[in-house]
Amino acid sequence: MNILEVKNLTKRFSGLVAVNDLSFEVEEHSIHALIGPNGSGKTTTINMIGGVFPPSEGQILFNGSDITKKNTHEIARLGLGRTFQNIKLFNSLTVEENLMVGGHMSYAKSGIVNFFFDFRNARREETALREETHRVLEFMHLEEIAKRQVGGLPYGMLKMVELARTMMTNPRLILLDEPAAGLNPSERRELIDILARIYEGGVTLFLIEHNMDVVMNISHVITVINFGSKIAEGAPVEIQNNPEVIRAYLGDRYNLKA
Ligand SMILES: Nc1ncnc2c1ncn2[C@@H]1O[C@H](COP(=O)(O)OP(=O)(O)OP(=O)(O)O)[C@@H](O)[C@H]1O
Repeated sequence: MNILEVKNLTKRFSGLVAVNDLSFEVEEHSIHALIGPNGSGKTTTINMIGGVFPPSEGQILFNGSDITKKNTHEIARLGLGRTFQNIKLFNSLTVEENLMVGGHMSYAKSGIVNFFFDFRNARREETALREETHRVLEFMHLEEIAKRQVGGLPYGMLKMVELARTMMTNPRLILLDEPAAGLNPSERRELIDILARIYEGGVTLFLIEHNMDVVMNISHVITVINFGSKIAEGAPVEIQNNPEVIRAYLGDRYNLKA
């Protein structure tokens, strides 16, 4: 079953066609990468899927429902999580508090009015939120820094905290925008390990990534775009040997026949 279907997506910014009639499907419980040269339309594509802005043309289905015109909050509530190229965390809050804010959307259903009129219900939700926060902190190996203020943390850790916060919304699909960018080799290994564990937990992952070691290591399917259009799609070994992909993006480094 496809958890995500992107159909004939086009995005124009004034005169520029950033994404051009792009179609692809993401199978449920897979790791799917979108790669391509700088400026080829990857971020624009992920922004349309996540509801940052609507496409000029085309349709996006998530779990069979049309999400083409939904905003970021509506899409997140349906179970589509997201991390950003520029990390978006609350610097003055601790790691634990950032996760609780992230989870608040899916857990605190009683709202502020009910909080006063149905204190017991609000207490139950608060307890569930705390339990989930601890479960995610443990899963992501972040318990040791739970009480640290986010503002003082190194970049690699911030990326892990951002991913943990996304996990708090209990997503079925996570869109990852360059998860390995700025990480050192040991942080990259840790990232590969954590993404594999998230996938094994039943979550589908869709990532944009320039680090080909990461992409080739974890992806089941890779879609390649150039100038906003799809030029290839397949398993890593097929992509590494595709002459058009080598010419447009990979160069010879990843050509197994080279
Ligand atoms: N808000 C915008 N207004 C105008 N042009 C834009 C806007 N966002 C992106 N573009 C243009 O659309 C094209 C695709 O950009 P996009 O950021 O999607 O590419 P990308 O593949 O993500 O690149 P990179 O790998 O460098 O992040 C580029 O030519 C870019 O300059």
